[in-house]
Amino acid sequence: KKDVEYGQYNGLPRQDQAMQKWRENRFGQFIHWGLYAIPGGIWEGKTYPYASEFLRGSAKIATSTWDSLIYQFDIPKYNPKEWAAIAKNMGVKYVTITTKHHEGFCLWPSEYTDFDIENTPYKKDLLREFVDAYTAVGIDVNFYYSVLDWHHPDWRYDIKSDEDRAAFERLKQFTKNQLVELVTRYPEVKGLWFDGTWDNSWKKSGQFSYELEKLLKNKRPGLIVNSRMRADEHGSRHFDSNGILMGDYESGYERRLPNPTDKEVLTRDWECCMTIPENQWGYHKDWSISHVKSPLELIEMLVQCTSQNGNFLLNFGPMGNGDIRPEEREVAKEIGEWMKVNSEAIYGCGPADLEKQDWGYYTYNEKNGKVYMTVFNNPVLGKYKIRLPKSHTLKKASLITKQVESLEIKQISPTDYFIIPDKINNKKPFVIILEIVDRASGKFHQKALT
Ligand SMILES: COc1ccc([C@H]2[C@H](O)[C@H](O)[C@H](C)N2C)cc1
Repeated sequence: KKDVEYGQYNGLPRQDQAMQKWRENRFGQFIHWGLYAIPGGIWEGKTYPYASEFLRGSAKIATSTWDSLIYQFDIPKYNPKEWAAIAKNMGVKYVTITTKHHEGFCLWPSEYTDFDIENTPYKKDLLREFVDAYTAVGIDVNFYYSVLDWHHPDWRYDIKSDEDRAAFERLKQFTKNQLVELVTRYPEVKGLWFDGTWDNSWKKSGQFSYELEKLLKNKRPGLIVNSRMRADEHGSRHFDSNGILMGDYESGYERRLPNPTDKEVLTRDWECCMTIPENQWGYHKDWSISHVKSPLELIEMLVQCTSQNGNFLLNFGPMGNGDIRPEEREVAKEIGEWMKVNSEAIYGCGPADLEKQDWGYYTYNEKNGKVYMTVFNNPVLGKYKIRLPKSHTLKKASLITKQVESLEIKQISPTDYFIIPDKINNKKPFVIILEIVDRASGKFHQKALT
């Protein structure tokens, strides 16, 4: 055991109101928007397949050239009220927007840099308009903030000299100033999603990140920060040197999900952030260069995350002119249609603590005691298998939608049941609501007390 002074300082999982709301939200929209949306992965007529927000590096563009994109950021199509309506219709309960990505361009008028929205043709406080539009439709707002800042002269990848140390101290002060500015100017903000914290310079700043977390939470009680913000004084990230999670939830699942039967993740809060193309966070003009995930693939990821106590943050990359691309509008519409009917299996739900079966995923709402089966895979057998602890019995199975007609329950052993639909004709994933009763108490399914 190592002695860790600058690791986790509050007990997890947090059970305060703000964190309970974060957990119940389950489904969020990520928004990556910055100067990178203007070239959209194409530079001087050449398409660069790597993530478009890294085009500056991929196309080896001089910083001064890249930074002059600021004069083209006039965003004539920017319509935050429409963005908020699209998000609302999709069924997200929270949004996380890049206030500043690695390029260093700030979407808000920061007093600590000129490389911000004030010095674009748009001029206005785009972030204020965004926060107001999403808050007005009841969507919680979080800010993504990249500590790594390619524009700032004091960024250092490592601390190798007194000059590095002096420079990085100035960068840390700048970072603290900007974050205090963000949580002060936009007090509605619910959480901070830190990124750009993998370099040695930050890994050597564990005490600073610890004190920064405390400072920001004092300024904004209830504030939620991701594990990516933190390093401990030994340079261990996300989890401290004793394996204790730092921040308030684990944010290591980037474009990947845990194994569906992984029970270890059930013990903590976590979030998976996901791109619709294979790997584009910022807008890329050409989506033909990789697989683009279908709404059904994305719905399955959302349900899997919920089944394992995780949140699902689906990314949108608005265009350089401020419009939302047609493919993303279509994804939002189709997911929204599914959520309109089936969100009872997502909002306020978590793991059911039942043995996973091949037809799909269980989720559970401890407020109403209901267990939800979301079916993605129709069994050749034509029957859905359920396995319960001997102490419980399956009392009722009902449908949210008539995608199968009636359901019959057949107990085939002390623990196993078949749910038998009269015929399976579902074209979409559908939900069966189970009422599972503890034989002794007669009460609805309670999570295993073990
Ligand atoms: C390969 O190293 C990476 C990959 C992705 C990232 C950034 C993406 O630009 C996006 O913001 C994602 C959430 N973040 C981890 C940073 C470094």
